[in-house]
Amino acid sequence: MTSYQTKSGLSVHPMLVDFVEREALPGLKITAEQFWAGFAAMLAEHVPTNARLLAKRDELQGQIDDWHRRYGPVSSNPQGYEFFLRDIGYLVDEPGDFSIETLGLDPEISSLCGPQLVVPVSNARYALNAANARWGSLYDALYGTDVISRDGDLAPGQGYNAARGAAVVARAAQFLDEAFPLAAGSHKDVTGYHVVKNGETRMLAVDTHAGRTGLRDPSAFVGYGGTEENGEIVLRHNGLHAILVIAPKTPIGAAHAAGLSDVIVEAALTTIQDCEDSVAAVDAEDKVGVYRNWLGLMNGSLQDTFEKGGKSVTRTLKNDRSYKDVDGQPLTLKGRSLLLVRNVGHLMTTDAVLLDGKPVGEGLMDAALTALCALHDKGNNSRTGAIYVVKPKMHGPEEVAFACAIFSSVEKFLDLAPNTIKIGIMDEERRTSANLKAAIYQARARVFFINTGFLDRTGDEIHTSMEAGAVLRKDEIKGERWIASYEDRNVLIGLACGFSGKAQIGKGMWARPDDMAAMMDAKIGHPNSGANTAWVPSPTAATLHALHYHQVDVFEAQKRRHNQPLPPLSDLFSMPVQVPYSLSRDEITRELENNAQGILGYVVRWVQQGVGCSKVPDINNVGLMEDRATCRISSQAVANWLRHGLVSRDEVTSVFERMAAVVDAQNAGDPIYRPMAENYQSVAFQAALDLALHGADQPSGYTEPLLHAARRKVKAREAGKLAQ
Ligand SMILES: CC(=O)SCCNC(=O)CCNC(=O)[C@H](O)C(C)(C)COP(=O)(O)OP(=O)(O)OC[C@H]1O[C@@H](n2cnc3c(N)ncnc32)[C@H](O)[C@@H]1OP(=O)(O)O
Ligand SMILES: O=CC(=O)O
Ligand SMILES: [Mg+2]
Repeated sequence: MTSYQTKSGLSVHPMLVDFVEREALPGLKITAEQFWAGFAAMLAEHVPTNARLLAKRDELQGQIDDWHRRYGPVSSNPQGYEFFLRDIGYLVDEPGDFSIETLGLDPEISSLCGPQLVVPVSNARYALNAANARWGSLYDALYGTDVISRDGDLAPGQGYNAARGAAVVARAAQFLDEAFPLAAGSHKDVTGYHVVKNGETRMLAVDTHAGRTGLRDPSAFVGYGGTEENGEIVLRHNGLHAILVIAPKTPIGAAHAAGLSDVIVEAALTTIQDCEDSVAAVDAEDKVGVYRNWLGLMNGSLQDTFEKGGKSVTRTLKNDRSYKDVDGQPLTLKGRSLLLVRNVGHLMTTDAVLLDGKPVGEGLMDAALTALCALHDKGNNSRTGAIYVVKPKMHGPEEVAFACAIFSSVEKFLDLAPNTIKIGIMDEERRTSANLKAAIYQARARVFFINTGFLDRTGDEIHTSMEAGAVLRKDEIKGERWIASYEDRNVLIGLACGFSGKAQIGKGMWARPDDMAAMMDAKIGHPNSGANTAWVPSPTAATLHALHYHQVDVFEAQKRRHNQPLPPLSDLFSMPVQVPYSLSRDEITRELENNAQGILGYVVRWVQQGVGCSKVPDINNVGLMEDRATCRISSQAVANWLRHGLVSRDEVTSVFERMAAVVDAQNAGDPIYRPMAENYQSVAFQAALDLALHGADQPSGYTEPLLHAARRKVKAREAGKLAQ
């Protein structure tokens, strides 16, 4: 039994008390009494509203289910459906035209465009790596991925492959030619880069076989470091920097006529340190682990020591980069990505804190604790003193208003100016997409982004229309009109609400972390569509995706889109369902196997090891980033087919049993993995199966309730064993 401590009438888990009083509060002007009193008052104010909003979700879902049972799919009566949604209050009246009013945003949010990295904050090694991913080696990113072909002579092999290296250098030169063209000739023919005096100022002189030249746009040269002839040359294009590293004595530099040993590009401008979809945090102990890492990122103390390549490595946060500008004056470039923190949504509760003996909203605790930790940022993260909270899975404007009300309360008891806490509105539930303008209006004084592309959005789409009919296979859903409409509406509404030059319009995750060539083909579509940023799964992906923001001037793209017509709501509600369904038995089984494999592969690591985001091979052996959102899609898809009789419970169970053996084989190299095929009663296997069999009954189709319960069971057993 946990011996909770009483704090201002709350029962607080001792681990959380210790963390707050011994780690988070020291160094701040806030006393423990002040904090607990403010936190208790905030909970008392908001817990009832939280419960009311969740009840409203269920009520609306029940009404939508009834409508479908009565009338079938939306296509049977699109106008009637929209009328019905308005009637039940799912669709609300739109406000008149307005512009967002958010003040005090950092340039990485308002005026710079580039990749947004996401990382589970619970993993210190990755979280630090992500914070440091502001800068990435283009040579490494190209050499290590399939952006450079791995065929024939270019295959990476054991040691350094000089042919592959040459292809990397050529591809980097191509990037330089596109972003920083020379007045004459090509970067591939350069024999020397020289910083030369030009009166009182300096310029970049470039020697090629054909003679001396310079940059076509000389102002793209903005600084230099090291010695003038052997060091770093800083260039800037579309607001993003790239650094030429001239180091002729290194093996790579020695092979280049100009000694160019790398091109370092400004990559992850912003990083979301995630407490949500990619994290498994189910109790006070886990939550404190998450908050402790976030605190360490905010006060700069986080470090992690681990084994890599047979060596012990200690990773810390990088410092700013120091250079001289063209006038010889100091030029400082931020060394780290601007860090944002994703809180959990409004659904889950936590027993880390009890109010009147009952667990409180986990999102309420996240708001208070992540803001408290962020008070330790002394300008190293946000230069403007802003705290950036990304808020997921909100259903419509009233839930956005609720998040803002929570943040107001936190600001009051932490003595922060109103609207210090900015909100990123994730457009990942259908009720938000359908009421986006009204949702933004509720947050107009603190919104710093809206974004799309979410896997959760597809999960919600399936769940909302669960009674409408059988859905398409999950990859087919992506090609449908409702998704295009969701994407377009988000950008166009954002532009109409004045986001351009003020706040981010973002796009979603690239979920195939090893397929970088395909990402390079696909993700240029994001800046082209007018998005300032888009999510990437790794620092390498950030480095590569950064090139797209050199190729596309996002603000120009936004101008082009500004007055385009908004796709109608009927498009947004046009998700097709098929009655009767036209797939063959084999196709159905294969899709079921694919979903089962993804669910099992993800869930087993979540439940057994507390890993919230994993790379899991799909049925074609392509490594997919799996997190709670992808798991939501897969489980809702199976639940939907079960509901409509395409598959039976027995079939689902036997496919899950079969795929358990496949997943076990995939994890054979993991010494702490416990096979599922040996024990179908294991907590992990049962949790995975439950997600499918009981998916239709889960709140909004979320995976959290079942995952949390299963992980807690495993933790309790492990604690029991240790205690014996
Ligand atoms: C639907 C949504 O909610 S999307 C948002 C949630 N998803 C995410 O946050 C995805 C984050 N990405 C990840 O967690 C990982 O990239 C995974 C799980 C997809 C793949 O992880 P792994 O299999 O360990 O990747 P892989 O072995 O290829 O690479 C590991 C290396 O890359 C680094 N790395 C990988 N992803 C990240 C990341 N997101 N941030 C920082 N570093 C990362 C690791 O630090 C490690 O390098 P190191 O040895 O120097 O520490
Ligand atoms: O949170 C991200 C998603 O894709 O869902
Ligand atoms: Mg999500």
